[in-house]
Amino acid sequence: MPAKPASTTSEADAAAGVAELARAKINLALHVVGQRPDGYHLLESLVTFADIGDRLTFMPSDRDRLTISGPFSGSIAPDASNLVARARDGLRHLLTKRGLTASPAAIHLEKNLPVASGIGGGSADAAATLRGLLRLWQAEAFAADDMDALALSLGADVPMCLRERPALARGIGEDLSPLADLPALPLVLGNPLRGVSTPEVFSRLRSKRNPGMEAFGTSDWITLLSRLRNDLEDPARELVPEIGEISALIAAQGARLTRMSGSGATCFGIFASRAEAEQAAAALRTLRPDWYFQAAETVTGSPSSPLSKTPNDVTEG
Ligand SMILES: C[C@](O)(CO)[C@H](O)COP(=O)(O)OP(=O)(O)OC[C@H]1O[C@@H](n2ccc(N)nc2=O)[C@H](O)[C@@H]1O
Ligand SMILES: Nc1ncnc2c1ncn2[C@@H]1O[C@H](COP(=O)(O)OP(=O)(O)OP(=O)(O)O)[C@@H](O)[C@H]1O
Repeated sequence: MPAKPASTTSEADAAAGVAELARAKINLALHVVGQRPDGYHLLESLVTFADIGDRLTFMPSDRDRLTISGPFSGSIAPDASNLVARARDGLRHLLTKRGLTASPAAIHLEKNLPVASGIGGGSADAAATLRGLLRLWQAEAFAADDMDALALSLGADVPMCLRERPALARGIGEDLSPLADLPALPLVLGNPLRGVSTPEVFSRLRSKRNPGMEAFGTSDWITLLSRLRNDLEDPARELVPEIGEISALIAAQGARLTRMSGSGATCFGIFASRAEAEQAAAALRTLRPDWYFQAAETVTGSPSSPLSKTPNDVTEG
């Protein structure tokens, strides 16, 4: 049985295919505050999402297909291990158990984000696949309650990537409190194009029980952020010493604050304006053409902001 009966605009959209932006995730701060018996670490992390990312399209097809293009397509395979395929298969399993149809789909992934770089590319792709296929299969209303559990089964970052809104993440990253007040932050992202293994960075942590985040006001986010940390930065620097250099290069362009995101190696710098961030990224690309530098701006938490209306629902004609 199809997931939605009447002929509607969304049905027409679904037949034509849908598109999703898988936004880069930025850990503005990441405190490791404990460890669960299963080895996963307990975190307190301020996360937000950029207006740049991977792009995915979903079309009805005679059989499942996954194709990949884009600057970083060479770093991942379009096979069953890809988080896009794992998200598709997990969602189909959930829907078919309920007697719903989850017909074959041709998915195309434009891989714009460096892989294994601490900005959650794979997690964002998995989340975008869940959102996109729910729309293609017109099953949003049927699966909403189960999406968080499915997302978490794909990775600790996937529930936050499903929402793509600023949040304080606790637990292993799945316990999310929205941060409606976080403003749009102009950024430069920089990566030395050396992949980092997340488990390896966690395993090099010297202390697994570090101070959490104090209660914070929201008047001056730069001051607040400057008091916070990324506890994974020191262990990541042991693996990729270029992190220090990237951070220093971004700071030298006038960033108000620089830090590493996630398990690295991507570092971000917060700039006063989008124009300054663009200028800095261009200068950095000239200095180090072999590294990745990208200007971006983060989304806001407010549903009435223009950014929150545009993100995920471009429909392809
Ligand atoms: C570092 C962060 O990116 C911060 O947002 C995330 O915590 C990692 O999220 P992710 O890549 O979606 O993580 P998963 O794919 O679930 O886990 C990869 C590996 O990272 C380690 N891991 C991850 C999350 C967490 N809270 N504690 C951990 O120790 C575990 O060794 C795990 O096997
Ligand atoms: N679609 C995908 N995009 C990127 N990586 C993928 C994808 N599918 C599977 N992977 C695998 O997932 C691993 C982590 O890649 P990803 O780019 O998500 O890391 P990350 O940016 O460090 O994530 P995080 O910030 O969540 O730790 C890589 O080793 C990669 O081989």
